[in-house]
Amino acid sequence: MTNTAEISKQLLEKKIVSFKESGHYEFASGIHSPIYTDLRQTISYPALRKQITKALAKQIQDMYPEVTVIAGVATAGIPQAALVAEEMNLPMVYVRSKPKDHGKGKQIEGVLNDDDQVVLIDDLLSTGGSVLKAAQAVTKEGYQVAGISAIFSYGFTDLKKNMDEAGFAYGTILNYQDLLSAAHEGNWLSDEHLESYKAFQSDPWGFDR
Ligand SMILES: O=P(O)(O)OC[C@H]1O[C@H](OP(=O)(O)OP(=O)(O)O)[C@H](O)[C@@H]1O
Ligand SMILES: O=C(O)c1cc(=O)[nH]c(=O)[nH]1
Repeated sequence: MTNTAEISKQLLEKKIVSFKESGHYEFASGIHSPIYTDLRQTISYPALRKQITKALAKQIQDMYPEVTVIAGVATAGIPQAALVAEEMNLPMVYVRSKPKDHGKGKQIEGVLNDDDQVVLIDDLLSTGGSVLKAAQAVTKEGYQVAGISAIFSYGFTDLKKNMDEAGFAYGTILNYQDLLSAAHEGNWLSDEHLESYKAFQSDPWGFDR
């Protein structure tokens, strides 16, 4: 089994990925979804988080060899970024969703230098709205973004469109297709349900129940 197939299996076994047979989960973007991937839970499993950290570090080395700083996107991206920064022996910062309204009023916490090449890490990309806000906060302060890395994405058309428009490179270690296949093979999803979860990817805004 490949490392990423093993990670998908673990996410299913540990119910980090959950399927809702009635009603929906609400995403940050407002999308109603029959599936929720709670990658915040991965930090509670040392062996799993190590596999994820190594896969993210490899992706970053392959895609963005110029990286000098790892940036976590608040909040779920922060522990993932800390683990990767430690693994790659790189400095780390994190980006708040908005500037702090007291203290020093900062949105980016930690130290950035003029010639830094920042790689942003979020746990998950849906529409990309959260990570793009963070990436734009970095560029607005005059720093370079080398790219974006995350554990998982649903592969929505909106994500590609939003990233292409903003001009940032991005990658994930797991994709929705592979996750659904693993769920189907492991009997977490029946044939009948598999089709509706595939349809959700093609038209996420159209899903409602
Ligand atoms: O690509 P998007 O459409 O923006 O959705 C993905 C974002 O949503 C989740 O964060 P959430 O807003 O739930 O906050 P948290 O990180 O503080 O848990 C997740 O951690 C991503 O940051
Ligand atoms: O889009 C989101 O808000 C979202 C989806 C998901 O599956 N998991 C998560 O943490 N956030």
